[in-house]
Amino acid sequence: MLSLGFVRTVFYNARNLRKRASVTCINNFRGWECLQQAPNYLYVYFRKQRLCFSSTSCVKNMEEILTRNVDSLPTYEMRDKSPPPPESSSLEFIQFYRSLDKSQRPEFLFKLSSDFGVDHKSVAELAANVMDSQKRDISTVLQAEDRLRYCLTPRYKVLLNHISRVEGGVKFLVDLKADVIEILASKTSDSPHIRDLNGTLKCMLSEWFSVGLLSLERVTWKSPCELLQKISQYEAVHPVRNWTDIKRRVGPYRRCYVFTHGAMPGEPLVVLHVALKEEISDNIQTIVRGFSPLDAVEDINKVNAAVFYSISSTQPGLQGVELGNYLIKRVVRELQGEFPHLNQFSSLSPIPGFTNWLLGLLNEQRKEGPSNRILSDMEFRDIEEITGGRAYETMRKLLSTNEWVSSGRLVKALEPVLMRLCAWYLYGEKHRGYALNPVANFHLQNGATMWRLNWQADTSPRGLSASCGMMVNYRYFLQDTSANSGRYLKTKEIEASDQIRNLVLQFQKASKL
Ligand SMILES: CC(=O)SCCNC(=O)CCNC(=O)[C@H](O)C(C)(C)COP(=O)(O)OP(=O)(O)OC[C@H]1O[C@@H](n2cnc3c(N)ncnc32)[C@H](O)[C@@H]1OP(=O)(O)O
Repeated sequence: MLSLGFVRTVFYNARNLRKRASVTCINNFRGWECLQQAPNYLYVYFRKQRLCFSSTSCVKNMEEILTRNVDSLPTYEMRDKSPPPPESSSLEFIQFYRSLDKSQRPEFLFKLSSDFGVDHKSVAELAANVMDSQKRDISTVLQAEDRLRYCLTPRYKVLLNHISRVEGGVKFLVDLKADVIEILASKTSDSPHIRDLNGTLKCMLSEWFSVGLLSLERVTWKSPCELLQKISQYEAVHPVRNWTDIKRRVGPYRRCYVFTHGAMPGEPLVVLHVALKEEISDNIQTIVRGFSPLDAVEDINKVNAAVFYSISSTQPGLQGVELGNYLIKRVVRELQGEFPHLNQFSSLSPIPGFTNWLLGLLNEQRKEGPSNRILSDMEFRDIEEITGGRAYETMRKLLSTNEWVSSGRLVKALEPVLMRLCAWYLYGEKHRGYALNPVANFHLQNGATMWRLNWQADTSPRGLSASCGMMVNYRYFLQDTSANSGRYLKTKEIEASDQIRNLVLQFQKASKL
């Protein structure tokens, strides 16, 4: 708890705060007039600026730890010859960081990244040397460029490299990256130094977790119990209810694959669940509820399609390393080896966010009055006649409670409406020009085709609440994925089937978009 004296010091000295030894201003934020207090921290909003303070002892500790453990960047001449710091430095850094309260970590990472990063003065001098060297011979130019390249190495990167070599060090860095992602996503800090730290960590982790260094493992009922337990815990798409559930998901006509890494033994990094079917599934209940006897022998003639029905990354710190994409491509090759005739590969994917997006649209209708962006005149009348209420009001209420599925007439009346709205949500709604829906964006980045929208594909409460029960197949036409991915990433063009395009056209006609 901070003493009243500390609070008084802060308030009455806010103006010349930086000169005061008694408190340390950590970060400036834009914010409203209010006072927040976290353990060891005081957030003061001063002239629309939020100043975050911590008691000096904590800050002193951080500075001592950083000064003692973050070695200076070796000179260019000694870059390959300088002895590594003692392992104790890495262990002390890891231990100190883990001892920090979550609310203290932004400050620590801010200090690490801003005070122990790149020596900007030297960079400027060496950049001038590179410019001067342009008139000289090529070896002089290359030498000057190499010196500059080396000088752009943040000082803390030397420590991070050494940490990666101690036991558990890579896992520590993956978790550190997760903290940095969270700090940036939650806007706890908008420091450019922390963004730079994020980029440095992403480069390091992308190298260490490149597909050549990952091991593909098929999970079966004979796999270690701990691994099966982790698979169940990490399942982020269709929650595993019990051991019987997970036994079915690794049983006949099912495959479960994970990527693992030698530096994080026993830790599945990303998990892919596959159903082997006669044709591409349009319903998830037939996969997670339907199953063969556990001792059934697989009939190869019944395996014509591989349906990816769940893919989950387990390490938030590896976000952006694209493990899911690598795993799907690797599993396709694995299945082609096991079933040479197999040529249909598709996901059966959830559509998180559609229902909420639609409810937002209905709210707009309520405020701006029906501009018929949603219902045709006939649909409007049908819904009012079936429900006995005002169409948009009733739709909003019934969709937010999932009650609409209990009326067969309403389900029939809403099918064309919801199917075309959902097709538009997936194909037309964008975020920075890419698909708004993150799952769509993931598969489209991988080069999949938005292939089929499925009505009543997930009738669980979860499926109804997320996307009014609809699911979508992203089809992997192997010969097209590379070109599709390149086009999507470069021109943001979505590869879609005729079914999807026709539904989008129907939406555009109905909404006069
Ligand atoms: C069969 C299926 O389609 S299941 C549905 C997909 N799985 C899920 O939604 C579970 C939660 N999500 C995850 O586990 C991961 O985000 C994955 C597996 C989808 C992707 O992880 P990675 O392969 O590591 O990819 P990466 O982190 O680089 O993200 C790639 C894209 O995935 C999408 N994505 C990222 N985070 C999420 C998330 N939490 N949920 C869904 N999609 C996400 C984004 O579109 C992202 O693109 P962006 O980085 O340009 O925003």
